Order: sequence, then structure tokens, then C-alpha cells
Amino acid sequence: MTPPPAQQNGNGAAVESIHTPSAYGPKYADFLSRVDNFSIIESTLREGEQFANAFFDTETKIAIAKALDDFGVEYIELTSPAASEQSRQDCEAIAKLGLKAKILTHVRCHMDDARIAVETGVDGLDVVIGTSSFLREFSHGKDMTYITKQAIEVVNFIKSKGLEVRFSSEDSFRSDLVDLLNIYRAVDKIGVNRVGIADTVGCANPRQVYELVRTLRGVVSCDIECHFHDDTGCGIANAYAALEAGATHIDTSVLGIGERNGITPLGGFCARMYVANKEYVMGKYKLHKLRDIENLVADAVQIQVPFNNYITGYCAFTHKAGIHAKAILNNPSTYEILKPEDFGMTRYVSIGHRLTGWNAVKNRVHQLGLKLNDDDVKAVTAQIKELADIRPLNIDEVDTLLRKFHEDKKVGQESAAMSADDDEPN
Ligand SMILES: CC(=O)SCCNC(=O)CCNC(=O)[C@H](O)C(C)(C)COP(=O)(O)OP(=O)(O)OC[C@H]1O[C@@H](n2cnc3c(N)ncnc32)[C@H](O)[C@@H]1OP(=O)(O)O
Ligand SMILES: O=C(O)CCC(=O)C(=O)O
Ligand SMILES: [Zn+2]
Repeated sequence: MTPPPAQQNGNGAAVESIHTPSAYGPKYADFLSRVDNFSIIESTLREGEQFANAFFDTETKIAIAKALDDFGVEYIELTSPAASEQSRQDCEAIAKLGLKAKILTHVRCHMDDARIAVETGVDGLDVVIGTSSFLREFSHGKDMTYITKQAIEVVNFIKSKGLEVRFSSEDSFRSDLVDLLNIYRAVDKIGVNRVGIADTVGCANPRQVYELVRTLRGVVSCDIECHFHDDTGCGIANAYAALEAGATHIDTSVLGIGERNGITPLGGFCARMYVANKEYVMGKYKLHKLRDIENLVADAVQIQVPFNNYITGYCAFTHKAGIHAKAILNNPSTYEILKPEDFGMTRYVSIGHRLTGWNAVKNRVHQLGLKLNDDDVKAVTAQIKELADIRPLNIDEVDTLLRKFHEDKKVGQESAAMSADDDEPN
């Protein structure tokens, strides 16, 4: 059951939509905020390949790349060509597709990886190295002086090939702030296109993100990319806080797939940004294609789209409780911040359960073209509740009940009319 969005409230008065561009955007003008002007670096084909179930053959990678390009993401990031021979060939194949999105590949901060990557035909390289004491000690074993020297060599090399280059510190939030600012300053000085902050372990909260990005914004003049893992559920909120503080690029993956439980999901990020500035987001991205892209990726990695997924989860636009249903039917903005039709989705008001109310049932009665007055609808609602106290009813069962109630009423009226005729004196 998908009632049309009401344009009027219950009294017939015009309702002002709350879906205005920035009703839930920044409250005051902030000249550094990039909430209204950001780019997505879509990393399903890099971070997403690090998801436990992921194996993308070339054909699947191409299908995902084309779908993301059509959706409108600005960048598509691919697994390092140093990972395997097939990964290298896939970089070449996707770089050759001539997509609108820029194609990046993601490499360690090492000349060997950079040399392989620049030959693949991609538009740019995302270079990364761990800067936290954990990673310096237990991953690559290099100190900050070595890392800085290596970063400058690799960035200069990539620039000399005319490619876009980003330098990122892995595990940024557990790195020393002075170390971080020093290395970012050094690569900014030699003309890196972007620096990246990565919450590799998902430990950061929005306030910490805001503070680090805001500090960095005052130190470098290049763009700032951010990458947030979702281990503690802050992936989307952190991305938003980063943009508020002046970050320019956000990493996403479809359904959030990535190492462990993944990163900022593309769909959830779009939902958040739509609420901040609907016109901007709808102007850039084909939001109605989200569901197809998610299904494509879910099939490829053999998972179901979660029931509570942002926008496309099966109950994302289902309203159940009677109080909600009544208000939604009068004006969807009462309980919806996202308009389902903007995402190619439909609203559903569920009535076959004991939390329903007569207003929701009345709406169904009208949809079925049945003529029942308010007292009738209240009576049949009581019947639905009584039955639904035993088990929920599906919509066919509800419809059968409503039709039977209507039929019984008609029969009752007809027999009453006939006996009235019989009683009339001849
Ligand atoms: C947080 C992230 O998600 S970062 C991106 C992660 N992506 C990947 O790992 C891509 C897939 N990886 C691979 O295919 C492989 O790990 C390769 C090809 C990159 C390296 O493989 P191997 O040479 O067999 O090394 P292995 O994976 O065991 O260890 C990582 C090596 O990279 C080094 N390293 C780790 N991070 C970096 C870095 N950012 N920059 C330079 N070197 C690094 C480590 O010191 C280690 O070197 P070692 O061979 O001297 O021990
Ligand atoms: O390159 C980056 O910025 C991020 C790398 C990564 O996946 C991470 O640190 O979690
Ligand atoms: Zn990551």
C-alpha cells in the first residue's frame, strides 16, 4: 500500500515541506565548511575488495565501475596493481573504459609500487603509509624521518608522470599530531593534490574528527580526503564532521564493505548529505540508482542488503504504529526526513498488526474503494486488532476482512430495507 504523499494537513491547510535545501545543514555560515561542495572517492573496488567475502573478477569490477560512474561519483579507487598480476590488468582495463569518474589506484608509499601503478593508465595514485606508533613498530618498521623522505620521493615521482597524487597517513587518529602536521606540511609544500586522514581502526568520534581536520585545514593548502572505518558506528557521522571542518573528499564503499565491518557506506553518506543539502546531492548523484548498485555489489559478494540499510533496507520507508501512520498519511514529512520517491523507493503503511489505528485502516478502505463510515472503520479496526493479537495479518488477509465487513454491512442494509418494505402497510 503506497498512499500518495499528502500535500495538505488534516485540516486541508497547505503544509510547508521540511525538505528544504538546508533545513538540517549547517545552522550558520561557515566559510570552511564543505558540506555543500565535496567529492566522493568510491572505494568499493579497493577497500571493498578487502571485505571478507569479496572476490571481484574483471567483468564484475567493470560492471561495478560503470554503475558507480553512472551514479555520478567523482572518483573510483582500485586495488593496488602490486597486489597481483590480475589486479594490475584490471587497473589497466578500468582506466581504459573512458569513464567520467577519475580512476585512482591505492599503493603503499614505496617506489616499487608507484612505478607499477603509474604505468597502468590511471588518473592518479592514492599513496598511504602508517604513521601511528603501532604501525611504525609492527607494520613497516620505519621512523618519521624515513617516512617523510620516502613520501617526498614517491610524491615527486608521481607528479613527474603528470598524475594526480594523494598522500595519506594510515591510522591518523593514533598518530602523534606534530608528526602528522609535519609530514602533511612537507608533501603540501611539494604540490601534492590531496592529503588524507584515515581512521583505520574506527576509533575516532565526530568531535575528534572535526578538531583534526580543522587543525589540518589551517596547515595545508591542498585538498583533504578522509577515510573512516565503522567499527564503532561513526563512519557516516565522522564523514559529515570532516566536511563541516573543511575536508573536501570522502571515501565510501557500496554497503560500506571493507576490512572488518567496513567504512562509510555510499548510501548512508548520500542520505546524510541529502538531508544537509538536497538540491546539491540530487544534482550530482543519480540517487534512484542506489538500489541497483547495492544489489549488484551484494550479489557479487554474496550478502543480503541489511533490513535496516539506509534508504534501501526493506523497511526504510515502512510506517507501522497507528500514531505514525495517521500523521504520515496527512503529511509524510511528519515522520520522514528522506523522500522515498527521490531514491526511487516507495512508502508503505503497514496495517495488519495490533499497533494499527483506524486512520491507517480508513486509508486502506478508501484505496479499496469500499464505502464505510468512521464508526464502521473503527469497528473493523477492532476486529483487525483482535485477530492480530494472535498473529500479524498479511495485507491479503486484511483486505479480505475489510471486504467481508463491507459486504456484511451491505447485506445488513439490504435486508433492513427489505423488512422495512415488508412492514409498510399495503
Ligand atoms: C589500511 C589499508 O587498508 S592499507 C591497504 C591495504 N591493501 C593491501 O594490503 C593490498 C593488498 N596487499 C597485497 O597484495 C600485499 O600485502 C602486498 C603486495 C602489498 C605486499 O605483499 P608482501 O610483499 O608479500 O608483504 P606483506 O603483505 O606480507 O607485508 C606488507 C609489507 O609491506 C610493508 N608496508 C606496509 N605498509 C606499507 C606502506 N604503507 N608503505 C610501504 N611499505 C609498507 C611492510 O613492511 C611489509 O614489508 P616486508 O615485506 O618488508 O615485511
Ligand atoms: O589510504 C587511506 O587513506 C586509507 C587506507 C585505509 O584503508 C585505512 O587506513 O583504513
Ligand atoms: Zn580502510
